[in-house]
Amino acid sequence: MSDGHGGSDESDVLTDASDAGGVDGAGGGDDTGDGAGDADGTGDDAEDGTGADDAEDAAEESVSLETFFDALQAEGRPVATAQQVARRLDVSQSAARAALDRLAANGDVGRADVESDPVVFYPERWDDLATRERVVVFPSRREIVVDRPTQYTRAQLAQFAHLVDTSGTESGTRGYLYRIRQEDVWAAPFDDVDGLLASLRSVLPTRHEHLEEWIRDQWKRAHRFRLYTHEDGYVVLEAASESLLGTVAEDHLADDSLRAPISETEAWVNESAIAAIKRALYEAGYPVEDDRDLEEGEPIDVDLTTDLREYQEGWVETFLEKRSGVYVGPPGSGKTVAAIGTLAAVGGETLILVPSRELAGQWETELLAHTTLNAEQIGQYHGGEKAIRPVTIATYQTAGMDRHRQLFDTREWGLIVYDEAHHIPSPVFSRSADLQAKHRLGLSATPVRETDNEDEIYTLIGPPIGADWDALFEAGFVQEPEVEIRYVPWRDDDARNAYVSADGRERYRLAASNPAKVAEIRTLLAAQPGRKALVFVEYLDQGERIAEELSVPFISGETRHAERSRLFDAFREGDRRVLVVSRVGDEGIDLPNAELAIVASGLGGSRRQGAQRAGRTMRPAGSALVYVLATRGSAEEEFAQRQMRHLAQKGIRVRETTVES
Ligand SMILES: Nc1ncnc2c1ncn2[C@@H]1O[C@H](COP(=O)(O)OP(=O)(O)OP(=O)(O)O)[C@@H](O)[C@H]1O
Repeated sequence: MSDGHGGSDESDVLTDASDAGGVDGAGGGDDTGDGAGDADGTGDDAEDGTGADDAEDAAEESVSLETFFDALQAEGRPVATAQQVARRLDVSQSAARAALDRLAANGDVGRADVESDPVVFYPERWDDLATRERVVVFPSRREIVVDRPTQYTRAQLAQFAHLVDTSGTESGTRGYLYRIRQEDVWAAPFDDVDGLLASLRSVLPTRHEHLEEWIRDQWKRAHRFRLYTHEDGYVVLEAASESLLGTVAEDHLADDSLRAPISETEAWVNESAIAAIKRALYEAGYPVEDDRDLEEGEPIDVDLTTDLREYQEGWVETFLEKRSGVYVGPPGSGKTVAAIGTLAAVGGETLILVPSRELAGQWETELLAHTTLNAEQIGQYHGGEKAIRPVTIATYQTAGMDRHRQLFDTREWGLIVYDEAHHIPSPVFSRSADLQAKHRLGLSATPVRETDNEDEIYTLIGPPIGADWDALFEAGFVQEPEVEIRYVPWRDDDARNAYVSADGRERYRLAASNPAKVAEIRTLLAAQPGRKALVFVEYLDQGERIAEELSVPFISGETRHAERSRLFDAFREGDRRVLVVSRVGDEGIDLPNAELAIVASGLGGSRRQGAQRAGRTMRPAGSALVYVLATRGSAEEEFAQRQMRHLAQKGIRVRETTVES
């Protein structure tokens, strides 16, 4: 990720400044304190000329159970004296005392007379406080922690902040940690920075000048360079000032990027360098606005026959506005259908790139199911079949080969769709650089990678759209899976000793294929009779052994295409309940009815893999359960936790259980 990259010098200065100002995030309580004085309607007319008694009455009335909670929250303590409440709510002490006595008489508030100290008050029902939203800001870290955020708050935050983590506790409270990164500000969907700041202020308890200043600065950065199509047809790079074009462009762009200046702030661009220019300026901290006229492609006659869901409509709208982007949603969240909706909205010839032949087939089926397109308008282009039609579905593998360059050139594609965008092989990436003049849509369930290709995806394809997974779970379209890490002991001392004395990859393999996992898989399957289950493995021999012990098929990269399809079909139809699957099953193959996933090994892999596996069961139908088996006392424990953290960051709750020997 690009948190600290390139040209963030100015923001660093700001960070230091706010640190020096003593607003350090470490003392969280301090930050909250500021916010709570603003309890509504308190004590406003105390000095009105209508008589002291009236004023006193009004002040007294303004102290309600609700505002008492505000005062406690502001104090950061479970009890408060009348004096503290009075100060927080800006009323006289006698009014506060009278109101609290009244609340105590109603039974809403309890009181304790502490010897030689003033009376303290506390709420009788803490639950009421526990269900309230609480927002804490750490301005210097640009972090916002929200307890029990409302739907409104989450929707606002999702527009300009990144959900880093959610933590569940036994009592069911949930803290959401958001961070505002530069790229979040750059990609925020507002017409101007004031819109963004209004949204920010609507969720934060108080104004944070440094934070706002930093956001303004980032916003400015994102609006300093612009590419547009000149009326004579060539592309122009425009900078906000002469010196910017001079210094930033000169320092960061390759010599042949700009052909010639056409004014003090504009230069004629070498079209073959456009992708490189965008990437270089992004890395320098100046994302480029791309206002070029995009090729629409030959128009196609297509209508949607399925109604998009509201959030899908939102994705498509954002896409059309930005003309490029990546739909980021968990498996089953309707990215494919939203992409088909986008295709219909763009209405131009479309090239869809997918990682496997199976997916090409599924795309064709989905296109036929959700649009008025007929089979003659859709072509598949891969090892098995090579038809270029108005809507063409090709595999990355074929599209990446030099001898298939014609695929990109024979038609005026108006839209290019990259399915499983985190999977794009580099030859296709470099070819995509030549395709900058099209609408580009990526789809990804898991944009996080161990390598930092995320930037590459977002600069070459477009900004993420729809990354607020939690809201999706809440809307009920995707089921939040239960994820459980089960720590399985070694079968016996011999197995443990073999692990301890091995090293490197062998050690990792021993932990992964701990034979005790087989018994655990059996137990889990037996506990969920009738549920369709996929068991994922890393090693072929382990897969074979588990399959043999359970008397079920094992599907790996070595399984022939036809056989694989046959088994998957049987699984879909419900004729098979359990399949053991090696890595091939991770992506690109649709297993719609999996209700239970058991990850037996593969924990050394990337976070992306963890999310894909867990994601396999995040389907709208059936209940969703994911078990991750990790060998106790091995490096797998840590791997499991790391992978699952990724899920936790997406708002998914993870449980841990230790299996007894
Ligand atoms: N607007 C809609 N109306 C009705 N059904 C929908 C709609 N959107 C999606 N679905 C259905 O929900 C399921 C999942 O949708 P889709 O395949 O688009 O998800 P996805 O995010 O692309 O999943 P994956 O990442 O696994 O490919 C499909 O069965 C699809 O037909």
